[in-house]
Amino acid sequence: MNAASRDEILAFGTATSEGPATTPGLDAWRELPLRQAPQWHDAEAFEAAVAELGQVPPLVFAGEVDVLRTRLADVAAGEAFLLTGGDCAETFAGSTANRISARVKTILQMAAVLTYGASVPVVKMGRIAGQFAKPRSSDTETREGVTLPSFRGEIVNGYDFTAQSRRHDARRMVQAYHTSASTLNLVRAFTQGGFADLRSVHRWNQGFLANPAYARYEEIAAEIDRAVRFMDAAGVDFEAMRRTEFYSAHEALLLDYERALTREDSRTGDPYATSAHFLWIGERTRAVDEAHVDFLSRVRNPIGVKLGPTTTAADAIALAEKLDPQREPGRLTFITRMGAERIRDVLPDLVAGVRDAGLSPVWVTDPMHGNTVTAKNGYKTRRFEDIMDEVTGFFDVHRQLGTHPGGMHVELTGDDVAECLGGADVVEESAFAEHYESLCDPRLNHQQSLELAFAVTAALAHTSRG
Ligand SMILES: O=C[C@H](O)[C@H](O)COP(=O)(O)O
Ligand SMILES: C=C(OP(=O)(O)O)C(=O)O
Ligand SMILES: [Mn+2]
Repeated sequence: MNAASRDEILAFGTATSEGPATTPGLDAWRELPLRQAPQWHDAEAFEAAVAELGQVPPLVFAGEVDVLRTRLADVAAGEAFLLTGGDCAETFAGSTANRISARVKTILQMAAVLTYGASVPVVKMGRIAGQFAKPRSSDTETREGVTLPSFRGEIVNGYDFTAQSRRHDARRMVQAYHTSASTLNLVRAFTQGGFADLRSVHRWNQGFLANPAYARYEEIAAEIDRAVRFMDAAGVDFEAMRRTEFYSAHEALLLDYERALTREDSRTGDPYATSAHFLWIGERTRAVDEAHVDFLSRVRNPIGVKLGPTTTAADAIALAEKLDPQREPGRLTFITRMGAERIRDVLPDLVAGVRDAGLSPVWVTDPMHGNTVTAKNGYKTRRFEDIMDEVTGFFDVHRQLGTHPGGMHVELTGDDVAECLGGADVVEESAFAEHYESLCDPRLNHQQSLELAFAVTAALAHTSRG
């Protein structure tokens, strides 16, 4: 899309209804099976929280959401790559300036590597500013004979293992909104205020050059610098490079929260979820005739659906019919999370079936969620080599079918944690006790994230050059 049409969309897409959207059908989900729902313990507090969220300003604007849809249409058409990264579960205490900036920097570095190395535009998106709700395999957790409700993300309950903290407290939804607002404010400042300027590529490298991933990054950064100096000398106007588009995304698990933050666009009257630009439906809540799919079918945002290894082509086609009946370019993203062991067996039929039905969704790989294992010392972890292997499988399958491997969705942090095993600067189980910080799934640390970006760049460059 050219700059003028982006500005045109944004100029007209900045006002939304004051209260929650009243479009008919937005509450149909309430009559349908609803999985993974909290059991709020205080009905009055729940009503008050929902009423408050119904009146707060939107976090994102309809126009921005529409621009993202056009960006994703480019991805679906094979002309861009979508990079999504961030925490499995954000936390209130972890939403500090330093930590947010480290995560954003990591995504910007990965994007710079991809853009430069594969000569492909990268749509940048964070699991950020709203990724607070977690689906769980079990409703309860038992420690030393004591059983309590599972931790479901800080928008629902606390991580501390006490009855008080594990109670489902609806007031947390309001706190999640405010934390999302301050996080997004910082992300916008970073990405619009000059910090994301490609002329700052060196400044994003916060690590030690001794690590191979950092050293390689420095090499790329030096090349980008040289290219930028050349263009500067040749008189190119760099104003556009000072800013970058950066989109927010989270799993739309908590429908009470999403419904309360739905607003009508002043231009068209269409309902938009204003909690984030992009929302996805998780593997555990993607049944086509259930609540989550119904609600998300009724908002205009681009929607993702996680697809695990049991998904058939018929399942995916039914989801597409419900979520994207108009077959609108950029509306629908399928995020496959098959596991390294299975991806080469199950992905080909799925992708071929969807392609043969005439559909062109964005195809994204999530190489994290099918590769979770329990380490010998009990921590939930993932092996870096399995993550790499699933990514390679994803590219291989799409290359064989002639479809576009459109993006990657990973759990990462900008910090030097030890949660996933392996990588060039090998992380071992013994580091978990001191350096495992995630409250839910294990994330790639900063170095592992860069290493992955280099591997994907090589695969993408190979794919785009045929
Ligand atoms: O991203 C989240 C996890 O994969 C999901 O919450 C399931 O985790 P669990 O099996 O530990 O409940
Ligand atoms: C829960 C998640 O994924 P999935 O729905 O694929 O299991 C997640 O992305 O954190
Ligand atoms: Mn996760």
